[in-house]
Amino acid sequence: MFKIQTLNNISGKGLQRLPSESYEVASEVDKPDAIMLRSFKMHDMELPESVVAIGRAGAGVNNIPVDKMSAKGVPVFNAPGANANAVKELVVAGLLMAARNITPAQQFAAGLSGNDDEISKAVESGKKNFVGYELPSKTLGVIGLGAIGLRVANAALSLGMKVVGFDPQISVQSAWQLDSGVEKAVSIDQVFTKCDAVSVHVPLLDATRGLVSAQRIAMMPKGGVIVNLARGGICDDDAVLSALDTGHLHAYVIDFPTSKLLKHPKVISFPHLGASTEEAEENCAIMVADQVREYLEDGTIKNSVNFPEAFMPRGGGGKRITIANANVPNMVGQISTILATANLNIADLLNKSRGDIAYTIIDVDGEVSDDTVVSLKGIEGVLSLRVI
Ligand SMILES: NC(=O)C1=CN([C@@H]2O[C@H](COP(=O)(O)OP(=O)(O)OC[C@H]3O[C@@H](n4cnc5c(N)ncnc54)[C@H](O)[C@@H]3O)[C@@H](O)[C@H]2O)C=CC1
Ligand SMILES: O=C(O)C(=O)COP(=O)(O)O
Repeated sequence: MFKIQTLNNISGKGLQRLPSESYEVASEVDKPDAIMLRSFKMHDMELPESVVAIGRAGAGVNNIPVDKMSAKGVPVFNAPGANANAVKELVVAGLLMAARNITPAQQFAAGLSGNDDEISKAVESGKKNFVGYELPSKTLGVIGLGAIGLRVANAALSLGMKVVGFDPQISVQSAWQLDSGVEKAVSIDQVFTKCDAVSVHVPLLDATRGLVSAQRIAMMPKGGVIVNLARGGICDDDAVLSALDTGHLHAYVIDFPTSKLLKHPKVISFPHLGASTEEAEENCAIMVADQVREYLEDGTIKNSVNFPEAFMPRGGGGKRITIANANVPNMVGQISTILATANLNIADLLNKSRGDIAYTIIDVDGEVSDDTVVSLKGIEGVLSLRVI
């Protein structure tokens, strides 16, 4: 029986992928094998020693101490692209809300009173205060052309906007999917210089913290819009607020409001709603439940943010040993020597690496004794080991 602890609400469609005969899934579990979560902040959490995998039913992993997990040999899985369409749609909504002054206009309409004739008169005289602009007259800058950014860029083009994109590490897959009409900027500064609206779709990292700065906002034409559905911290909120006050910026669309931002009439705040659609929640939960299950049952790795991809079909009737270790020379040599000493024949072996971590799957003909496990764990550099 595998035990999974959930730290957030995970869509039932995903949890159904974990059959109840072999999985116990609950928010309170003693000695869980794996953790599934969404935005729960794990940084201050005491991680049970029993945990061998973390599944983030979403894209961003800044709420998870990934480096700490790597040091323990614990893979962290996420669900790349599974909620990208949901976020893209909310970005489009935000761009339109800003362009057509929808929030103040809606508040004005909702606040009207009187009989129908009076309301009609107030509507016709009041609407001049909410005159907006159309999207094709504007250029959108998209910073980060991953699963979300590329969809935002393509959608904006199809709405008639000009689009400038920037992502020096764009993946081959994203490059294939990006509309050729998206102009490629040579620097982030160029995006701000050229664009009336800028939408950020990068992870929160040291390198992206404060990326939307006072200097860069100043490079934008007057009346600009910033959209941040990525993470709080990527924009310098104080700089944004002062640019809203001077009228240099027209609106700030944010999915991570703070007390300061909430009070400002030109801030369009959402309650971290980007991925909150039934479809996205299901997609993320299914993807991550499948990945965690495959890891628990077979030790295979798909869509981990800290481990290499590793797939080896299971053959024969023996045991599978999986080992995460420091990516240094002679690890496989030491492992095979111990297996040979234990008279265990290696039926199949896969060794993959990513950065500082190497991961080895070994199918052996026969049982693995406790002594062999102790010897393997004793190799300097071994971070974690499982016999499945
Ligand atoms: N509001 C919400 O509910 C959601 C927010 N997000 C946020 O959006 C972020 C992006 O999500 P995805 O597009 O799915 O991730 P992704 O990993 O597919 O794309 C991120 C892209 O950013 C690029 N990038 C990284 N640093 C950069 C930099 N300094 N300048 C330009 N490009 C840079 C990468 O090369 C990559 O192509 C997530 O990390 C998360 O923080 C994601 C999903 C939902
Ligand atoms: O996938 C992401 O990065 C998100 O921000 C979505 O967060 P959530 O799963 O809705 O708590």
